[in-house]
Amino acid sequence: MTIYQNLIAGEWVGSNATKNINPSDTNEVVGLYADGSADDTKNAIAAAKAAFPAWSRSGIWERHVILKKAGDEIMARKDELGALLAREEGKTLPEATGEVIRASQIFEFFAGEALRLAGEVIPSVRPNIGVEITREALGVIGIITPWNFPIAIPAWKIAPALCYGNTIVFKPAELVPACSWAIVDILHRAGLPKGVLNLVMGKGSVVGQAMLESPDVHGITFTGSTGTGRRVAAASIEHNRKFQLEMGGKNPMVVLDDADLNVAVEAAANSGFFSTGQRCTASSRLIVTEGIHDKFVAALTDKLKTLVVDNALKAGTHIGPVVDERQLKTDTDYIEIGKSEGAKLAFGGEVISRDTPGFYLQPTLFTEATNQMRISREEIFGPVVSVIRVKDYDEALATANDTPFGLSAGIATTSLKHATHFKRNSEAGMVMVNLPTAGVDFHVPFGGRKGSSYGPREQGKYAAEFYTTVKTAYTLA
Ligand SMILES: NC(=O)C1=CN([C@@H]2O[C@H](COP(=O)(O)OP(=O)(O)OC[C@H]3O[C@@H](n4cnc5c(N)ncnc54)[C@H](OP(=O)(O)O)[C@@H]3O)[C@@H](O)[C@H]2O)C=CC1
Ligand SMILES: O=C(O)CCC(=O)C(=O)O
Repeated sequence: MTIYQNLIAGEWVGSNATKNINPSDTNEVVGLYADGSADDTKNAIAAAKAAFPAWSRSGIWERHVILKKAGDEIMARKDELGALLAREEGKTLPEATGEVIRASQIFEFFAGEALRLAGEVIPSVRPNIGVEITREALGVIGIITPWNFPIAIPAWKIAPALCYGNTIVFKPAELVPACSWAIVDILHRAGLPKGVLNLVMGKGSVVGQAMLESPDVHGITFTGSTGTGRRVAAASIEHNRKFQLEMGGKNPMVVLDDADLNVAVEAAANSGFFSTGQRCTASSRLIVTEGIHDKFVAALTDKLKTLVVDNALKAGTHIGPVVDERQLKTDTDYIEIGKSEGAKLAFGGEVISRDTPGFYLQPTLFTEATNQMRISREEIFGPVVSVIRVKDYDEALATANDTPFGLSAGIATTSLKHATHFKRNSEAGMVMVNLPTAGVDFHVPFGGRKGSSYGPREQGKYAAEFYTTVKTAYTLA
């Protein structure tokens, strides 16, 4: 089998490899991907540092053309890359193809942003002095990505980093290197100069750690667990480095008595169970007022009975497998915790087998949960959702906000008053009304509050805040 190698200083290198296994069919090896070392990482950082002066001063048209070419090729290969993504991560084919399209759109968006770079010229408070405010590239950006969005998250970190003139050392999650390799290959062939984008696949404890320890990495953008996020933060403070963290969520979805039942059930099923619940924006707390509670639980349970859990590549599959054995164990451990805490298992809860050996778990719904239970407080990151019964809107809002996290939050209601109040008072970075808590646009800010996020927002034009540093220049006329 060919080894898909790391890209360091414009050369494909590496002979040690790890197997990329398909979670829908563990007999299938998706490919062999390089297992980078700390030395590879140091070489990649040195290459990115050397490439920075020229790339940060490169013309915006060159950046536009490369980003546009990448976006076009990703879109042209959406079916092939969608299948690759579904094979390595376990999202269903339609979900995976949708994610590839999203990655293409992100490259298109930042191709456009490259042509819209601008500063400000304003008068000084002193006579005969002009003031210019410009944004400059930060330097070498370390990109560390998780396994749950193998192409969209790399895209939304790589595209702005390049757009604003930074160079990159990119470490994808070891579980899903294939889509990352594919977009790096596409950008390399699109004409990026040597060393501007370096790919070091390998273990977080080796490659990621070497990035954290380097004084030559000027910014780190990270998506993943809270624990690793804290390590990124501590190491970055040590090096006086800018950092941006997107971590977990325990996103609430409030369902009020006046909700349209169909809208509420569709939004809850999508939020909690699609993409196998493996989204940081997934809703795992359904906070439901008394008047609609029983009807809602019955209708959601009926909906869950119709959802097909199977091989991600099979037509008709609604929920693919859990990403790997370790995450499956986390999910089933939490199911046991939920039972022992006294929540009622209303649906699912079983690991199931299918024609191909994979990590298949039934969508699992707990009812009679309280907001103090561990299943309601800790991120599970699987298709496991609890319903919390509340008296009225005020209690629903208080329960929704009673969490260490603050990424997204949703409400299902036909009341303009409650929708408006919830938008204003929800302690989350993203609020959805009559929509799933997950599945966001690619051109607007993404991020949260409290334990979910740290640093400037990702995506859209707000991305400039992280990937650039502001300079104020004064000139005597
Ligand atoms: N907010 C989100 O979008 C996500 C949240 N999670 C949460 O995290 C839990 C665990 O997932 P997991 O994949 O283990 O998350 P991690 O935080 O371990 O992984 C995220 C990324 O960080 C890397 N990493 C791991 N250790 C280090 C380190 N010491 N220094 C630098 N980088 C490192 C990983 O490498 P590698 O894995 O390749 O070794 C991966 O690329 C999930 O169950 C879920 O709760 C997970 C994914 C996404
Ligand atoms: O909900 C989305 O569209 C994005 C979710 C996400 O970025 C994540 O789970 O890490």
